Amino acid sequence: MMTSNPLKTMMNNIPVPTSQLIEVIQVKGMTKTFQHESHQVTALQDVNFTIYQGEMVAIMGTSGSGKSTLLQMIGAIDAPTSGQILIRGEQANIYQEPQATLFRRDNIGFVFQSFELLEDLTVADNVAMPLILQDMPHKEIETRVNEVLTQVEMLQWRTHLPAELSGGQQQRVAIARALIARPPILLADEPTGALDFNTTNTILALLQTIQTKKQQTMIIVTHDAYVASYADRVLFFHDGRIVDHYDNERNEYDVGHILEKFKQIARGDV
Ligand SMILES: Nc1ncnc2c1ncn2[C@@H]1O[C@H](COP(=O)(O)OP(=O)(O)OP(=O)(O)O)[C@@H](O)[C@H]1O
Repeated sequence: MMTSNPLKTMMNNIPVPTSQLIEVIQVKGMTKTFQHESHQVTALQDVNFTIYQGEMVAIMGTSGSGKSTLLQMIGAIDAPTSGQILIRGEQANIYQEPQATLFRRDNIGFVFQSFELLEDLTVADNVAMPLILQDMPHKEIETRVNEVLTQVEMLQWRTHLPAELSGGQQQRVAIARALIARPPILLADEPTGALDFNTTNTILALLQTIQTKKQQTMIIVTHDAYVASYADRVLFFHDGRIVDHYDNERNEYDVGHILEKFKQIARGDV
């Protein structure tokens, strides 16, 4: 699957000058080490990249290459050992609670492989939760919930419980919850990992629609070359470093190219 780069098509297929691109995520010289009992593990080492508004970027890498650690740093759940992450120009990872929670709420929506819906709450209440925690007026919450459930085509399920939904429907609800506070960044960790091929396609199509219609910036961590082929850019990680990248602007690629590169990296040919 070949996708068009929003940086190319943002303005009626006229390439947007680099000076007009908005830097949403800047990762500069980021290193993260963990202290194990007897030794130190370097989970990320001198990682540098910039992601622009409206881009969908896939992060691929073998197990233990640092993908989850990267999402935790960008999601301001944990702080790098050295280096910087700027979110819309503002330094992330410098806040203690409760400011850290507010920073996450204002900037990041999370989507997980296992959906992570609250099973005792209806679809509407699950989606509303981030706004309830913000003390937003009830009427406004209802309007926003209806709007975002319409966007993910789940409005008619608003009074149902998660257990009454299929996996794909649960992930749609989780995407709605991630977007309801209108965060500039959506972080998705293996969002289709629990879904079959057809449902994977519908979820990827939904993410792509959101990306294009809303200029939503998103990062998708995945092991799946097919999922990565939807992205405008693929960053390949190995042993905590970016060892290669595919970029529609630089080299056209498809699922076969991504799979081949991933296999090379897994074999250690980097
Ligand atoms: N909280 C932690 N404490 C200690 N070591 C950690 C911690 N989190 C990650 N690591 C280590 O950092 C390295 C990178 O782990 P990470 O979970 O980021 O990899 P990953 O690419 O997400 O792997 P997977 O695809 O298996 O989820 C691993 O060696 C891991 O053991």
